[in-house]
Parts: sequence; structure tokens; C-alpha cells
Amino acid sequence: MTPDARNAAWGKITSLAARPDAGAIRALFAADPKRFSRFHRQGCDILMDFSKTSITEDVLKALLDLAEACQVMPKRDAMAAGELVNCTEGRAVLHMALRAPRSAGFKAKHADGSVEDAGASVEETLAAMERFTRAIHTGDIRGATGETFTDVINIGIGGSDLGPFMAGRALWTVRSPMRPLFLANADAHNWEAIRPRLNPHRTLMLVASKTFTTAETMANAHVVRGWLERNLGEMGARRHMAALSTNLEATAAFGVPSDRVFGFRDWVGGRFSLWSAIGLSIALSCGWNAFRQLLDGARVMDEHFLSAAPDRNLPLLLALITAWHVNGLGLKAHAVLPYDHRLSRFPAHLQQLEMESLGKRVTVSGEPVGRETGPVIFGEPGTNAQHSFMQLLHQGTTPVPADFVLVANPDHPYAENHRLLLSNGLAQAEALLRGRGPEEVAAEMRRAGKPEAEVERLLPHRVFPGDRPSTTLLLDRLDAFTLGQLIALYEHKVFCLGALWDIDAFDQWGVELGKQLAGSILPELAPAGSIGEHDASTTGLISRIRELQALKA
Ligand SMILES: O=P(O)(O)OC[C@H]1O[C@](O)(CO)[C@@H](O)[C@@H]1O
Repeated sequence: MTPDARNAAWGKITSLAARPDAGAIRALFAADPKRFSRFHRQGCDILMDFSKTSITEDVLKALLDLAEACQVMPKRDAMAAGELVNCTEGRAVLHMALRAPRSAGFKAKHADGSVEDAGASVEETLAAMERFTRAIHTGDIRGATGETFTDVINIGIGGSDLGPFMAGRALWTVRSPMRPLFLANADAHNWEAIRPRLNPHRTLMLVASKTFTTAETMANAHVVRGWLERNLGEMGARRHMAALSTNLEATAAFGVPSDRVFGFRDWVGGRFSLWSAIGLSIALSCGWNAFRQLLDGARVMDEHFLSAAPDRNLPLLLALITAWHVNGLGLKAHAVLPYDHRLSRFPAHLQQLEMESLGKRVTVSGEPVGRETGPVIFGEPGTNAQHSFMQLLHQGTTPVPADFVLVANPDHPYAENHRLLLSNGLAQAEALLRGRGPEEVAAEMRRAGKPEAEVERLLPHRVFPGDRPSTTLLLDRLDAFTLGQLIALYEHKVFCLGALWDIDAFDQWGVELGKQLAGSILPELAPAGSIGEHDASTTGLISRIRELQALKA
């Protein structure tokens, strides 16, 4: 497809979105009693209902034409073929290989022209992870003082924390084999809050870092290693360590025994790495079988993504809905609302997955994108979200599209609570759609006996505009298998958006400058450090922090 075809396809989206009724969702329901059946799809174990968006048959067709013009599916195939789709870093992108059997034949191409059998290293690492996990659980591997391990602390940040934390929280139950703890923040208050809950004799420390150079992770790793050494001695502490990394030299230099290092390859991006060795905390805390099922769930979503027709392809459709909202309707934020408390870290995971991937302003060839890219992603589990930011979604000036994740069957016996939860999730989506007009509000106030002056005064405040879009993902149950599907669905959505916008969704240059500047500011915060050249605000704040610290000293 030529750039002209792409521009024409984008132009079609713009013109459909410019129609005066483009955002009128209620009218679409009124005109079409079959709207739900027309605009929901089932893929694997996930039902996706996008009937509560303003997408019509015309819009859907234009969006699918856009996907074709932007060559989303050929780009998908290039990713699966191990091409260097992360072009700015010259890397293949093969998180799909992490959950595929070796027979799937994933091959990673490298910038030097060599080709790697991706499945081989995946198979080897998974086997090592399984042996280690099982040996820890049976007590064949014990701590320095002969006690079994009860707690696993994952020390990592970004993709080396958010994915495992999210999945671990979703799958862990009181019957699970080990208790997981996560140490991410450079702020040692994080460690101070965790430390009293840990017994050094029974704690296994995982240093999770793709690069093994991330400042926060290495600072925390030194702190926790120091704590273990004080309690168990230097050699004893080594028996409590493992590393999850691509940087084997650095893990050795840190003192992690080589049989405790679980590697992965550079074709695994940090925010896509929970399926790799980075997921070891999930296996240890929730059990090997749970981790395996998580991978299997992701694999079935991969197969769906790789084979389903565009019109039935859940990740592509989810991406196209976002493109409609962002590029058609100009909506620049997006809420994620899982109505399942086990998914409470899912929005945090998606914040990184989506915003680190899609927060880009130039195309793969370095030209300005020329249109909006990744929206701001935020979220909270329902019903907590309702008592937090939902006010803005209902009555704020700009619509914020939302994804509701509902789970039909819980894993607890409190059926009443679950009905309450689901009724709220459904009601929020319904309220966003239907709103509440002035007649309805006035009638209700009059029925409640409010004086006419009061009705008039409060009416504008109590009206809900409605026509606010949402998409609902409905799962029968949440377990490792369906969670794997859900996470992979969003990973592939991100890929499709990257392909539509022609950006590199797999690099993250935007995080570099802050890291470098922190490196120069660090010595300047020391009492005797000299302050270098900064803007006046930064200089003023550094001076003031030093003054405040001097007063305390
Ligand atoms: O696993 P590492 O190398 O410590 O990196 C942690 C995180 O830092 C980033 O590179 C930038 O924030 C993320 O992409 C990554 O997930």
C-alpha cells in the first residue's frame, strides 16, 4: 500500500468522525435492536463487546481498510518471522516465542545477519526455571541454615516488576506455595515496609533486570544482599540469590552463582518479559502449573492473533477502537477498569505496556507522525474506581473511553458480593452510555418533593450527557489460562497500534534523558558536592534540599 492509500484511509476516518452524529451511541442502539450481536466478538475465552462505542458498520469497514492500508497484518507476520521490527534498536520482537512450543519454529534475526532458533533458548530456560521452582517447593533447595524458602522477593522495576507483580497478584491465593513480595522503588521506604515481614533464613531474593544496570534495581539489590549477608554471611547469602537477566557478566560480578542465573534474549522487551525468566517470581509464588497455564493462555491468544480474520481479530479490533477514539474523535485518555480485585495491578501494567510503547512522536523513519499517538492510560479496579475518578468520566468536559473487564464466575463463595460487583460494572457502562437528560432529572427531583427553585438550580449539575464510549471484555472465569489470554490481547493491541501509527512500539528512548540527568544530579546532592549547570528552578530546588538536609543533620 502506498502512502497515498494510507492517507486516504486516515482521511476516511477523519471524515466519518466529523459527521455531526459521529459520537451518538444511544441513537445507534435505538436504531438497531441487534447492535449487541453485530458489535461483539468472541476470541478464545474472551467476549469483547464494543457495541457501546460509536462504531458503525461504515466506521468498522473504514477502520479495517485502514488496517489494510497500514499493513498491520503483514507487519504482524514480519514480527512473527523474527524480522528486526524494533528498528531503532535493531532487534527482533519475539515475546510470542516465549509461550510457544519449540515446534512453532520461531526464529530471531539479528542485526549482524545471523538467525537464532528462538525456541531453543526458551525451552532450555523454561526447563531450568521449572527444575528450580520444583526444587524450592519440595525443599530440595534450601536456604543457608537448612530451612525451606517461604518468601520470594522480586527486586526489579518497570517490566521487571509490573508484569510479574500484576500476574502474581492475580493468581496468588493463600494455598499458593510461596509468598511473593516486590521491591521496585528507589525509595528505601519501600524496603523498610517489606523488611519486617521477612525472615532472612527463609527468603529467596530474585534480582530481575534485563540489563542488570538499572540504578534503582541495583541499589535495592545491594541493600537486600547486605541484609542477607549480615544475617547469613557472604557465602550464605549467595544461597538465597537468583538473577533474571540478559547480562550474564553483570550477574556474575554481583555474586549470583551461575546455576542461579536465568537468562533471556534481547528480542524480549522489558514490558513483554513476564513470560520469560522475569516471570520466575510468578512460578515460585503461584506454582509451576499456574505459570505454565499462563503461558498456554497467551499462546492461544497468539494463535488467534496470527490466524483470525481482521474482522474477528480481537487485538486488531481493540486497537482500531482506540484509533477511532484517539484519531477520529480526538479523545486522548483511556481508562481501564477491571471488575475483579485480583486484577488490581492490571492498569499499572498497561500503563507501562501502552504508554512506554505508544508514547512516540516520530515514525519508524524518523518523520513526525502527524497525528495523535498513544493516549494516557489509567485505571483502578472496580468498584474502587467509582469512588475515585468516575465522576470525570460521567460528567467531565471530554469523554474518556473505558475498557471494563468483567468476570462472570468468581473463585470465592460470596455470590451476593459478586452480583453486587458485576451489577456495578454493568451499571457504570450503562450510565456512561445512556446518561440522564434534564427531563428525567427534573421529574425525579419533583417526585422527591424538591421545590421548583431547587430543581432549576440543581438541574445542570445533575444532568449526565451520556453517549460516552466503553468496551467490555467478559471472561467466564479468571485463572492463569484466561489471564494469559487477557495480557496477550493487550500486548497485540499495542503492536497493532504501533503498526497503524507507523511508530516503533518496542523502544523507549524517552526514558533515557531523565536517567542521565539523575546521574549528574546525584553527586550534587551530597553535602559538599558542587552544583553544576541547570535551569534556575532545578538549581534552586537542589540548594533548598541541601539546606533542609543540613538543618536536620
Ligand atoms: O529490566 P531492566 O533492564 O532493569 O529495565 C527495567 C525497565 O526500565 C526501562 O528500560 C525503562 O523504564 C523499561 O523499559 C524496563 O522495563
